[in-house]
Amino acid sequence: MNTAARHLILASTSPRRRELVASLNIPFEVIPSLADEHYEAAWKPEKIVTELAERKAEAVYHTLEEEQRTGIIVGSDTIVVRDGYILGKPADQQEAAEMLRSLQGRSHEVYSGVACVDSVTGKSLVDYRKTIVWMRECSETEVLAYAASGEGLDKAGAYAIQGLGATLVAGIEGCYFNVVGLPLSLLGEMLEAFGINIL
Ligand SMILES: Cc1cn([C@H]2C[C@H](O)[C@@H](COP(=O)(O)OP(=O)(O)OP(=O)(O)O)O2)c(=O)[nH]c1=O
Repeated sequence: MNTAARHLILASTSPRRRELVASLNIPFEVIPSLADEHYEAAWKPEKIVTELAERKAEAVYHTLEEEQRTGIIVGSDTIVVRDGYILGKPADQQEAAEMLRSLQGRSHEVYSGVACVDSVTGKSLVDYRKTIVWMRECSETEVLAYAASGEGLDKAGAYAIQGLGATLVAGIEGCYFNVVGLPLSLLGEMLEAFGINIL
């Protein structure tokens, strides 16, 4: 197999993940995944994000015709965890405000799982990264204004560190791109294991 010809298949609907993969400067296509994203309440955060990342990549693998099986499929999943409690995407503006109130003035963790599946061999790798995020104290006016901006509505934890939400973040420990939804250094390490050297 000529590894120089390998490309990535991003199993995601997320525009953020698409932008991050585009920054790697290697050929890729996007095939959104229709994987089941339910998980067991008892699962630990790392189990949730690795399992869902794997499901997203595997679901795309199974939709590919034999002749389409050339690339490395990449699936990813991101959750926000506060005191062991999982925060997914808010259902509406009101829930977004509730999430922000619960996150302000303290730290929480963001977990992203990444799964790579070689569509030629079926070999897969899965791993995750955790980033600690400190959100500054926010007034009720700020919480309501940010929730009303709509920026956090399709984001785990109801904020976007890469947008206006950056003004709420006092600091982080760990990979920034992990918070945005795809830890690029982890992805680079995993791709290397498949013979793709990004640098
Ligand atoms: C905390 C945080 C999350 N997010 C995003 C990353 C993810 O896109 C989203 C979490 O939802 P996910 O279910 O991980 O991903 P998705 O539904 O957007 O895309 P797909 O499953 O098709 O790959 O929240 C940000 O963009 N910025 C942030 O600061």
